[in-house]
Amino acid sequence: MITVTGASKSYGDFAALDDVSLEIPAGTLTALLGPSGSGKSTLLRSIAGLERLDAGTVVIGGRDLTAVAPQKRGIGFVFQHYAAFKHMTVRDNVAFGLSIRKRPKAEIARKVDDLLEIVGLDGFQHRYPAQLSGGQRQRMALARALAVDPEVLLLDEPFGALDAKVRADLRQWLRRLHDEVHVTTVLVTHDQEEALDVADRIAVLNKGRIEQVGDPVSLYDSPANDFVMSFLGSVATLNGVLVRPHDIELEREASVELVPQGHAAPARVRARVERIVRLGFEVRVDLATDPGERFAVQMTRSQAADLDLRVGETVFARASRGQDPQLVGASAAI
Ligand SMILES: Nc1ncnc2c1ncn2[C@@H]1O[C@H](COP(=O)(O)OP(=O)(O)OP(=O)(O)O)[C@@H](O)[C@H]1O
Repeated sequence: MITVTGASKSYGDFAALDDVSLEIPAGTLTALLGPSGSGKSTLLRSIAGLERLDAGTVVIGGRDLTAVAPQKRGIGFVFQHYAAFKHMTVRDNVAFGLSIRKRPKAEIARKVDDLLEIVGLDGFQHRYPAQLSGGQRQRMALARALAVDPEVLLLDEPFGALDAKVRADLRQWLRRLHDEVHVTTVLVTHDQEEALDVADRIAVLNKGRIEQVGDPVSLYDSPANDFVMSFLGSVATLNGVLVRPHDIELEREASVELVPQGHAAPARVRARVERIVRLGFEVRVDLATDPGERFAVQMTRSQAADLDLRVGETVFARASRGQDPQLVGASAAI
């Protein structure tokens, strides 16, 4: 378990971290997610001891490490641009931490072989870093960080410099690696898809503070506020309320619905179909209201086929779930 309590860090009069408290359970893969400048790296570097906090504590596995040097914290760290030793082979790079700890040669050889297999680089041990792809280099960096059996693995946008396809592959790979190795891992990312895809838990940061912590499903389905909702996926504004594009239903007619006494009828918004876009198996319908408010609705191809919408026609949109408690109450009562 990593426990950060009351962490604050300022650069001049700018507060990069403002009284942040966070618990990271042992064995989890936790993502620190937020826009650029929200303080993710500062928090990660503070856990690593690479940044000195103005106030607050960092406790890992029950030990208060706030004043302990980075190399004595039992952490492995991987940066976006990993600085490999260029003159050393992949094997020697991975073995580095074990060699300087003077571990027996046979133990080093066995461990490095195991790690290279885990990260999918067996067969590459005699290459030099310049002879690896960007993705392979980052995997080597992970193997090197894991070699010394860290209590905690800290990853700062480790796939940030790679192209989208390689990134997507590597995050699947990281998830599988984590399921195999189980080391408590903290991943900094500004990519909500990456966080939702790999993490057990996500802490959303904004302006040096934590907005919400939770598992991906609860954050996506029950965001604590508009910032978290917008940051975790696309949103539409319907009658001034934020709604996910696939949580909006379209109807041809403004149907009359049974509403329990004392509840207002759920709001429907009249809108014109501006554009219908096929995105693989999904369909996005772009709409505009009379006052000129634009929003998009996402649906499956079969829903779109059932509706058989035409550009230019008028439809009625309403939130189908979640965002309007009166609406939820009404549908539950029917
Ligand atoms: N050494 C420094 N000196 C001055 N300001 C700094 C320093 N390090 C970070 N900052 C500022 O602190 C804020 C938080 O930086 P941090 O790197 O933690 O953000 P981040 O969320 O990781 O962003 P990014 O995704 O862009 O890396 C930023 O506004 C940054 O400019």
